[in-house]
Amino acid sequence: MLQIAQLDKKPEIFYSIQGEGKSIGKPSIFIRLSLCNLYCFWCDTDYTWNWEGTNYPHLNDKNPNYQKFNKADSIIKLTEKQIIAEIQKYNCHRLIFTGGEPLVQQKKLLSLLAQLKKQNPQYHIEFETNGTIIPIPELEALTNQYNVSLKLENSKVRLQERLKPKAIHFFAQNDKANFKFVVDSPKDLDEILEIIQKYAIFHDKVYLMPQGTKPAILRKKQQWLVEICKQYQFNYTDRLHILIYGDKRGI
Ligand SMILES: Nc1nc2[nH]cc(C(=O)O)c2c(=O)[nH]1
Ligand code: SF4
Ligand SMILES: [Mg+2]
Repeated sequence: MLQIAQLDKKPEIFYSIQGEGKSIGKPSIFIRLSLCNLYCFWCDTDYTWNWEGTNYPHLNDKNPNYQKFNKADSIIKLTEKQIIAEIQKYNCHRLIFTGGEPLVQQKKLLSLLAQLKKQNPQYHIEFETNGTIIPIPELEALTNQYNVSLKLENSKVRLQERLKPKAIHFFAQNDKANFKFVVDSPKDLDEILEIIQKYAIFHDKVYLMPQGTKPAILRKKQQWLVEICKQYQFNYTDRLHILIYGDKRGI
């Protein structure tokens, strides 16, 4: 059984376009797994980890209507067979496993991925990961792309938890990995430069993305972020699904 994020009593498995990063614009099926090993301040999928009774601060705490999530109500447990049936509703070969942090459940994902690839070797399997967990060899063999989003100080996650040197080395040396940084303000640049120098990550593998869940905020941050990308030859990535569909789930 895999723990999938629950949206209106249904699993959050949906067909959209990849809204961020290297594969932006490509039609893709998203499988949103619940659970995360971090607790980013601005996380836009906090319904996968910010459970009632925990004391992690969140950007939305200032909103009087914001409440932490009931864990049981936020998760739906599905068998591999049920997940395959959801995926097969759509005529698409690009699968994006996201979360939360999907590698928290990597052992349980193995047999699902193996069955999918056996049914159709054309499936392209992408992970959206925070880069703190090293994929096990069996999972690595079934994966086509890692979109690694290392967390910066702006996440308010403790340094020792968000940057795991062995895991970063694994992804830095893996040709299937690219690096997507969530940038909140221009001062985040120093940290990004320090990380990519330390782990010898080429600039053309780096994507800088504005932090925000509202089109107006993204547009404002675009202005200076694009100039930083031009200056350092990083890739700029927007959050296309938000610009197209707005701040919603399942898009
Ligand atoms: N369309 C779309 N693209 C995405 N790329 C990464 C996403 C994520 O939440 O991990 C995401 C998402 O939630 N929707
Ligand atoms: S790692 Fe991703 S899912 Fe986990 S708290 Fe941070 S932004 Fe949210
Ligand atoms: Mg998202």
